Amino acid sequence: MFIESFKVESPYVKYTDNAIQSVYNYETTELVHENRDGTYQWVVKPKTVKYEFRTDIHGNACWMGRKQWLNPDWWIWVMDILRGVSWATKDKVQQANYFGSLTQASTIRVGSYNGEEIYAPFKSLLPMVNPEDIVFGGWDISDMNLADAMARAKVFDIDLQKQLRPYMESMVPLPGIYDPDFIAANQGERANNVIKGTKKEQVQQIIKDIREFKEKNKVDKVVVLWTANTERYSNVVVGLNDTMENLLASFEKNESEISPSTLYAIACVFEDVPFINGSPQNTFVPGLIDLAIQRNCLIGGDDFKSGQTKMKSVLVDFLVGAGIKPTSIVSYNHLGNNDGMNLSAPQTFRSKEISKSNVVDDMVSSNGILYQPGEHPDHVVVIKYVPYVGDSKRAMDEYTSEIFMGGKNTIVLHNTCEDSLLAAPIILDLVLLAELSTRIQLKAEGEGKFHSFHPVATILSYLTKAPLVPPGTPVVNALSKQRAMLENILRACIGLSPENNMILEYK
Ligand SMILES: NC(=O)c1ccc[n+]([C@@H]2O[C@H](COP(=O)([O-])OP(=O)(O)OC[C@H]3O[C@@H](n4cnc5c(N)ncnc54)[C@H](O)[C@@H]3O)[C@@H](O)[C@H]2O)c1
Ligand SMILES: O=P([O-])([O-])O[C@@H]1[C@@H](O)[C@H](O)[C@@H](O)[C@H](O)[C@@H]1O
Repeated sequence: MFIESFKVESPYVKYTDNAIQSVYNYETTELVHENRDGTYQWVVKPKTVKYEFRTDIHGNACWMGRKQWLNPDWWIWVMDILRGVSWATKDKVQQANYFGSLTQASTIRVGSYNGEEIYAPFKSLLPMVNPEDIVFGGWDISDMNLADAMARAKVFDIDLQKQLRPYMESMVPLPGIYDPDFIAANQGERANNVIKGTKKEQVQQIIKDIREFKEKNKVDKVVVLWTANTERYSNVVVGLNDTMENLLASFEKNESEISPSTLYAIACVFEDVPFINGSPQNTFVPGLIDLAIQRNCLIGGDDFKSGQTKMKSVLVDFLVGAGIKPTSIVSYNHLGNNDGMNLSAPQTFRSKEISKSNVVDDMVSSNGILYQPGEHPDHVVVIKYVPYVGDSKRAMDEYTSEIFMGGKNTIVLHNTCEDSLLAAPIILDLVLLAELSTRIQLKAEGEGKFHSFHPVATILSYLTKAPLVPPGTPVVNALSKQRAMLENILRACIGLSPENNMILEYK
């Protein structure tokens, strides 16, 4: 059964005009490796830590993104236009929807009622910004208006394009920061809308753009999300970008090895604007992470987990969790959109290869019965540019595993899907969840003051291929764990225990 909304009634939860406050007992385990009678033993001690959460319920956000066809000139409520739109396809009259968005189109289990499981929208857990209230704007190194860009992208059905064209024709992105050294040479032709000057002047321009956007739209929050081209990796060099001080000094000196995406991120951190990286490159060089931590500004990334990698983080989790040993994973895909063209250069492809390759590490290292220390399945990632297929990404995967008594199990997947239509709802979720995360404060027992989450937003990791985590903390790639982490944190904010699936009531 499905319910639209619910309210928690508990001595541990208080709803006020401004906030939801909860007291939450975090049940965890502490591990101790100690010498007992001459031998080292692992001792596990259950532990309860009392937390208090306070969620500000006023969300008034906007987003400046750069998705080619979601990349309007300033000041437009894109989702508002889409709401209620329908268009004819050869199969049916299609309504606009949010399918593929965790926050807008998925549900959570609330409990059981008369023997039936009750579900509610994910977004009913905590007050989130309504996508229809988001104001979009953005930068692009190409000045193509959004209607023409939409036509060139060949993603939306023609009937839908015709309806959107009048709104989008006048939308032209602001000039962007362009450095041909960081993206493929084949992108050079598009770069006719660029900010001139030194790196410092470019950052100053981005800051000015953000301020004007805020002022003009009367919004109190801006979230910036990088969905521009994949860049090559920046070299991380001691003295150049390894610490906040060195990065800022290099920036003052106009050092060439600071990528455009890092420059946008610097501007955002200076402005206390959350910055999310939807691409695979190392925008967040150590000096930038340091800067974000020092200024307590949310950063999150990297690389949208949209298709093949999402499947991988489900399938390998299932196999390893079932005691089956994946020994070879070969992932191939081809696509013909501009992203595919940019990735046809070795340096940009390398960024994507890194991001797509590390995704099974946590699952493999979780099972010391199947894998010896340091042992890893063969894992190959190939991407080819095939213009004819356009945005229709083809992904082919072969998973070979060892099963009982030396048997071999080979699974082959073939997926065909519009690349952009997988990514767009993820973009929306990243923005909504980043904004929400800035409204949550917490304190553990013994901590005097409420504080925000760590500025490196691991709460977003469900949506990214290579989750950015604070230095020295574990990376979780398994999709079910990532979703459970996010859902359970939001549940804690309203005083609900984690979803444990025990359903003891019926045992
Ligand atoms: N399924 C997906 O679509 C998916 C999944 C994961 C990651 N990504 C990543 O998202 C990014 C965008 O993908 P896409 O398909 O929209 O690419 P795209 O090439 O269609 O669009 C990128 C846009 O960014 C612009 N651009 C390039 N450099 C810029 C800069 N420095 N400043 C401002 N604008 C700039 C380009 O002109 C272009 O319009 C890529 O890095 C891609 O790898 C996409
Ligand atoms: O999310 P996913 O399907 O694993 O990965 C995708 C790649 O396979 C594809 O080649 C690329 O163009 C997309 O931007 C995305 O990164």
